[in-house]
Amino acid sequence: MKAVHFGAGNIGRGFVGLILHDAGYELVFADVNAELIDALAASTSYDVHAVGENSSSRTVTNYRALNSGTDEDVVVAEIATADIVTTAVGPNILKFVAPVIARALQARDASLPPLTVMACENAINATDVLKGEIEGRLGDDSAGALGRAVFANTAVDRIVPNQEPGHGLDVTVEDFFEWAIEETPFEGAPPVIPAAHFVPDLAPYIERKLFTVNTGHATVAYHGWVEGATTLADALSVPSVFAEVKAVLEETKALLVAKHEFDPATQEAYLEKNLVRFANPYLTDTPERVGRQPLRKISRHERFIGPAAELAERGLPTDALLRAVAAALRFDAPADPQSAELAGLLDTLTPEEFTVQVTGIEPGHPLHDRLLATVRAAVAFRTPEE
Ligand SMILES: NC(=O)c1ccc[n+]([C@@H]2O[C@H](COP(=O)([O-])OP(=O)(O)OC[C@H]3O[C@@H](n4cnc5c(N)ncnc54)[C@H](O)[C@@H]3O)[C@@H](O)[C@H]2O)c1
Ligand SMILES: O=P(O)(O)OC[C@@H](O)[C@@H](O)[C@H](O)[C@H](O)CO
Repeated sequence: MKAVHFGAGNIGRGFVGLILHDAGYELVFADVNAELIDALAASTSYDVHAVGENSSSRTVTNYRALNSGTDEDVVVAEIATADIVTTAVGPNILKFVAPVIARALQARDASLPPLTVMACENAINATDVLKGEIEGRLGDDSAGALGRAVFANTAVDRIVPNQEPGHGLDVTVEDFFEWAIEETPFEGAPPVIPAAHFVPDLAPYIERKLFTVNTGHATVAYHGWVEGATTLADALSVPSVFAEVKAVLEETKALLVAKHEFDPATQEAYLEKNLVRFANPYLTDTPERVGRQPLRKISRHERFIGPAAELAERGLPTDALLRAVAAALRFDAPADPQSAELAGLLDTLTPEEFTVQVTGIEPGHPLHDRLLATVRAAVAFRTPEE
């Protein structure tokens, strides 16, 4: 069995690669980071150290590494004969890997079993997005080539911070992990991945994950950033930040319970568990990483505006989510290009334009006026009166 994985970064090596290796796949990592790919290609193993209450280490072997930027033809040939292709490159990068997968599907022998395609990104239905990009590249040839693949949406959960400089290829991750994969596309023959959890309907899983783990995580990062915290654990130790995160998670809990009929006590236990995960004393994570790409994070179907819009439509409270958005609008990490872009948009667009263009919330939506007030306050904060 062979799996090609795009994105040999934190989650690629520390989660997807590890799980596919443990499932018995020969791995081919594809990445555009030449230094990383050269290091992987020159090695025969790396270790994944899971830290927390149940620490353990695993060694990943039986992999190869290819530069998908410079060796696209070789990557295409590998995918054409693979069983699985996965991505963990970031939702905005899917459009760049899609052409490579499209070419591989055109080259794939129709007698082979279909290629399983799964985007392991933090986004609702990321695989559908990838499929749409592939379809766009295939054009008139799409029906035949798409028929050589099975596309399944997934929800992946494991906190993998940026690794310390000089850490090499080894990855330190939290001990918890969860991988939920929708099972219906496989028509009764899912791929062999014993550690994954195949579910009939992914929506409750991905929304519970994105609107609890990622909404809470980003809330710690943005309020923590405003407080000057340099680690997630430090941020969460600030009482006001902890109170904001708890309040945000109570709001998203109300949505998840109402929409997916989760048991309130079970959801409360889930959010409490996440508060513990965010403060994992064995793992050093930063507001810069967790808050990265603030424009993505405040977009229409993401971790703040997604649940806030649905809560507002149901007449339920969104105050803490809007305070988290207010904190996100103050995120100005120097190494994050979207921080500068965010500041530029706040300075050049009117608050009305910013609200519609960046968050996708139109006038007339029940969230609109309070969100607009949040944006106006952020603009006023940036331009104090003389
Ligand atoms: N780190 C986590 O805790 C975590 C957990 C769950 C999901 N995720 C999701 O996984 C994805 C990756 O996150 P990460 O933390 O591993 O980021 P990362 O930056 O560590 O890794 C991303 C990798 O993708 C590579 N890449 C960029 N463009 C590429 C291209 N065109 N082709 C091939 N490779 C390319 C980069 O060089 C990098 O090695 C994101 O969608 C993220 O939301 C991350
Ligand atoms: O990867 P992002 O930028 O969507 O979100 C940052 C973190 O919240 C995220 O990477 C978490 O660590 C991860 O989603 C945990 O499963």
